[in-house]
Amino acid sequence: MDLRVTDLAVARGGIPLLEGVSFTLNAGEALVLRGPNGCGKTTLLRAIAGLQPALQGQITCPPDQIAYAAHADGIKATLTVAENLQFWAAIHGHRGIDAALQSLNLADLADRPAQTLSAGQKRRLGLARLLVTKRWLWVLDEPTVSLDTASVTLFAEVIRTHLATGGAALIATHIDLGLSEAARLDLTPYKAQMPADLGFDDLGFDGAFL
Ligand SMILES: Nc1ncnc2c1ncn2[C@@H]1O[C@H](COP(=O)(O)OP(=O)(O)OP(=O)(O)O)[C@@H](O)[C@H]1O
Repeated sequence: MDLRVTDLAVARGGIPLLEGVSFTLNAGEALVLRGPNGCGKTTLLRAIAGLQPALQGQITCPPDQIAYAAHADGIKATLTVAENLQFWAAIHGHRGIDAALQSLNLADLADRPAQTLSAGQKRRLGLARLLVTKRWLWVLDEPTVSLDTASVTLFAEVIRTHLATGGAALIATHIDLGLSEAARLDLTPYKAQMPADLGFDDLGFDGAFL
């Protein structure tokens, strides 16, 4: 199994952001996407996860092979931690959440309503969801937001285990996860050229407020 992205171009809000992005991700590999705020990392991940169309290019991995962890945790506030994981496992046709609880250090919080968790605990729950989907490719958008140092290290180990068992991970992050084995792709050189007739000289404005 692999993800092959070929000559991908993406836009958001009608503005072209990235073009000519190509890479391959094989089983057992991680790729970290870098680039300044607003360059289009989230947009690229959304396109790969099948949440929005690409302007052009090919993506080989079907969305049903992908577990996408977005900025929002997608937690159901009134369910407990265990019930949230059971819900997600059932949606993906699986049972058993113990490994996910243990891996993200959530066992002691299993019976707590999710709405009572701290931000970092919620984030760990959102990331534990990845494990119960049993999907091959994890697409992770700033997965470590709200995590303390120990939890970042813990999550890096979770990713490592996923890779060691034939999974793959595509990660947009501004911080160093400590995954020295991961490849890196800086998206800065793939910034889309603005069509001349829009009158922009950058992603900013060209005097529209004057
Ligand atoms: N819903 C939206 N409608 C219109 N434009 C949007 C929308 N969401 C994001 N954008 C714009 O699209 C551009 C790319 O956003 P995106 O979130 O993909 O960047 P990013 O590289 O992930 O940024 P960051 O590092 O800040 O997370 C930005 O200029 C942003 O303002």
